[in-house]
Amino acid sequence: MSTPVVVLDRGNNTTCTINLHGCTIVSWRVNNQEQLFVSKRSVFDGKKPIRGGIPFVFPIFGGPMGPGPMPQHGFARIARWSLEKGPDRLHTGDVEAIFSLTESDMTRSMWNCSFKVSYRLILREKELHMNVVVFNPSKEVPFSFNLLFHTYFKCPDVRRCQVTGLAGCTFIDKTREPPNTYQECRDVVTINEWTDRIYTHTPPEHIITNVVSGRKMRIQKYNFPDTVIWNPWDKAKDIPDFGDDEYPNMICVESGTVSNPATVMPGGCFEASQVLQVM
Ligand SMILES: O=P(O)(O)OC[C@H]1O[C@@H](O)[C@H](O)[C@@H](O)[C@@H]1O
Repeated sequence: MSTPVVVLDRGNNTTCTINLHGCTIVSWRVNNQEQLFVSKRSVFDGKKPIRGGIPFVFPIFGGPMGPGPMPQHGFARIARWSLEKGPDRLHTGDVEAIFSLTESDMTRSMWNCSFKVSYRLILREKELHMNVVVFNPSKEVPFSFNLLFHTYFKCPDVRRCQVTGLAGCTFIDKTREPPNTYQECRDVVTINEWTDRIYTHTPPEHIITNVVSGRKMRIQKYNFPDTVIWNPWDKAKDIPDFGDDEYPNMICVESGTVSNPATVMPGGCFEASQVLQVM
């Protein structure tokens, strides 16, 4: 069963398509150029996470903590979200939509918390603005969570991409067994092998070179302390919904709060944003 999509259309072949399954951004086109990678093997069955685009990771990042049915990277990317508002055209010509996810029997069976996530997207001429608010409606109980925009950028050859803004940052290398912590000594990060790293306390801006059409992509983030860099390389063959030969065409640079969970007090909220800009 395929789930409905919402399309933000700014004109001039600039669009953003959101699948309500996981509120996954499955396409972002700027002047008809697709900016996001979605695997040709991705399954759209309304059950599995969509492989590519921008899945919404919440309330855990990585494997489940302790026993229970919580899946890898949490339930938000496999939950059915609601369209709360829009798409509306703003006076600037930009297009806005707001999506939401609140607790349900399904989420409570995995995470016994009352919550509301509000996810606002604004499509600009060359930018995609993503703003998230996590609200805790409880009168007594705080909760903690991870949240991450698992962004798959499309690129002609990942070996030619450079990622700025990581020099000097501490990272957890998840390809090591057990995962180990190092410091990045390169000015720019390049990818030539299986890469799975959580860079912590990263600066608010990264630039990725040589994405679609040889252009650069600017990532700006607010209140997201971490940046995950992931490319499965030859491990792609172990991922059923990822083509064996597709890894050169994607780079995941993911803004989030993952190394330390964020906590929201009763009646309080957490807010964070990411802005993607084609340069
Ligand atoms: O296959 P999934 O669940 O979508 O995860 C993909 C990757 O997501 C990355 O963010 C993680 O750091 C990796 O460890 C993980 O393999």
